[in-house]
Amino acid sequence: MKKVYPPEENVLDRSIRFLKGVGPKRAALLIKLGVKTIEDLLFLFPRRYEDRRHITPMSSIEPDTFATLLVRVVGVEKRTTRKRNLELTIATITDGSQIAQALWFNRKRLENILLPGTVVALYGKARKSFGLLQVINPEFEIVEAEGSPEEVGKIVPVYPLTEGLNQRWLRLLVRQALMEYLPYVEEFMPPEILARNGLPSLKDALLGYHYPDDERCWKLCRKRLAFDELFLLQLGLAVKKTQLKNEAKAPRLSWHGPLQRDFIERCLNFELTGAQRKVLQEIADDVTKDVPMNRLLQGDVGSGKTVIAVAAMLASADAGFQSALMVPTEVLAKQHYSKISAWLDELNLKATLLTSSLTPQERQKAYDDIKMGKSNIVIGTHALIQEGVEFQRLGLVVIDEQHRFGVLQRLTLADKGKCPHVLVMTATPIPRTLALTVYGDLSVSVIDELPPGRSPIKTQWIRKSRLHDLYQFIKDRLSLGEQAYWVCPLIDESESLDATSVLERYESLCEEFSGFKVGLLHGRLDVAGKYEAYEAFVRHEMDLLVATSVIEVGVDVPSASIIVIEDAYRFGLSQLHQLRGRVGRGSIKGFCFLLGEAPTPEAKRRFKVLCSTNDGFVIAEEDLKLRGPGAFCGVRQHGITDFKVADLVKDVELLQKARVEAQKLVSADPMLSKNPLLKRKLLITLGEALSLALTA
Ligand SMILES: Nc1ncnc2c1ncn2[C@@H]1O[C@H](COP(=O)(O)OP(=O)(O)OP(=O)(O)O)[C@@H](O)[C@H]1O
Repeated sequence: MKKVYPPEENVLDRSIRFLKGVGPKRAALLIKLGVKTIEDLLFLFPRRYEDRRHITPMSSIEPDTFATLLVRVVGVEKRTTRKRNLELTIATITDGSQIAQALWFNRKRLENILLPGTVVALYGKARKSFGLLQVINPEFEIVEAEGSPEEVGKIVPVYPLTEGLNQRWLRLLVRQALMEYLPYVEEFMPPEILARNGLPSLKDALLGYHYPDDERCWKLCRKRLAFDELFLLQLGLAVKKTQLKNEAKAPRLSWHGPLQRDFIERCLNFELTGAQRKVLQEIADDVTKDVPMNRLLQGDVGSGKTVIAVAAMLASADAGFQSALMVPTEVLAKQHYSKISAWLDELNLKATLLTSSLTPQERQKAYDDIKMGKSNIVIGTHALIQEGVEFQRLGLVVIDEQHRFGVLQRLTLADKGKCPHVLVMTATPIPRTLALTVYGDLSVSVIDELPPGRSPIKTQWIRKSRLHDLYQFIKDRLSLGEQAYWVCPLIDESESLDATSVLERYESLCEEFSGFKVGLLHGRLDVAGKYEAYEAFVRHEMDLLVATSVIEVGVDVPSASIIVIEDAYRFGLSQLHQLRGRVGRGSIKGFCFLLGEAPTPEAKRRFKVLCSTNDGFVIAEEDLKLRGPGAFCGVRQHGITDFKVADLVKDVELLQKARVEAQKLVSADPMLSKNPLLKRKLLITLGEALSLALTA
């Protein structure tokens, strides 16, 4: 009999202990699968399905295949195998055409269930033993005279399991939950969104995703459930964005002010590219309003993002505000500092460097300058977000290489000003899908053009047997006054047996390139040592720099034309692209050599992609496909790409639809007050982060 629940109680929040057959032991096992409530169980989705729609006559069963049989039990006996002391239950079965056996190991009391004459449906793997057909450890179901059989003739879900639970029991439990509780599932999606996107109701989608009639039905149900995941996230982001727009007032910066103009016209010895001008205009449109900018600037390696950042920071200075530039490494902070402070000197402005390797006195001086408003632009690593750093008037924050900082860090830095504009720059282009998902609250600008005169970098994969040809090639180029990087994955030999260490390679290259100046740069040098090596290379006091991947981000030496990446298989695709981007940054043609074996098919694929394209966006999409969104730029930590159904690679189109719908809905109903069920669902799904935005 159906239970009746009081209306105020959310029935689906009830513990799974409310279901028949779930005691404390099984409840504890279900928790391991993330299932605590009835709702969790309804949303525990199959990891695959078994197609049992076709009942196979025994006469046409092929050995070693899975089959569904409908049979009558003739008799059952129990045996203990002598060899391994297993308890064996053997049922003799027939489908009317011939006799076969069903075998189970260590299954208690089967003989009490499989009484002679019982009709059962079996599903399992068949084999032939001495000419006799056998089905081993099949799943079975008693086919009762009245009522339809549960799983015969159906596509049957296969759920994730944990030790101590069996598939059939879990399947029956989910079925029980569907039968009893599906009526309580509330539709939270506005009907017009369902209609516009051709989506089924949530009830139908849940039922059909657990027990699809056919593939078409499954696809449709999957589409609804994936849409929900993508839509709720986009909705959350849209709500937050609207709230930011409404509440916080950011400083209005001046565009085309004297400092910015002087910088572009006097300090730069080149014309901005069309793409750079377009992006600057997009930034101008944002920062001249009092709504805080939240913009992601994507541009391939060497596309000229730094110049954009500086021009934007000068717009801040023109309006009397300070700016902060946060970068991921000290070497990069110093590099930017030396470049930017040279420009600022010309403009009579002050840049301040803030990294964790400053002496206490230096740090205090930097803090004072920042607090008193003496520094116009502060450049630093994560030291910038530490306590003690106080800005007098922070107008703009630029964060380089966003995905190395967490979203949290981004917010902390923004907190240092009243409500500064934020520009996030990334050199590893984030695939569209991921950018929309993870940074859905950011507007996106793209620099899709390289400065003129760059020819594409030529990339080649070579084996170590051809090392001497490579040496010769490099020597020829170095003799022309060019420079080269040689990158190894490890610092010393002890770290691994099969990869060449930077120290070992440095020694052999010093010998090989005795007529040239060879330098060494790795992560274990102290910051001063690292920077010294890097500076010497910039000043061309070094021809060949042997380094670990510390040079990966942002290092900018236009006369470097060759990069050799040894044991390249140890690097990820995006990282290889970043490394390759260290060359070909000026008018000299760049060469990249991927040196060594490709021990796995995946490594081979990476090399192939790199050799065939220089387009960072194509590479990033490919990287996402190869590694999945979790590994790609470590976004998993944000926990928002952990979808159960949606797939960021396959569901791009759906994501875009979900985004459009979410934005439309929020602009019509910013607090979701006309959609209380949706609001509740959103708060449950995205939790704390949104509660303030929606309750304010
Ligand atoms: N419009 C331009 N014309 C010519 N050279 C340019 C132009 N814009 C930038 N450059 C030069 O190109 C090089 C790369 O620029 P920049 O360092 O700003 O690129 P980036 O996008 O920050 O690169 P990465 O992501 O690799 O750090 C620099 O030497 C810079 O001075």
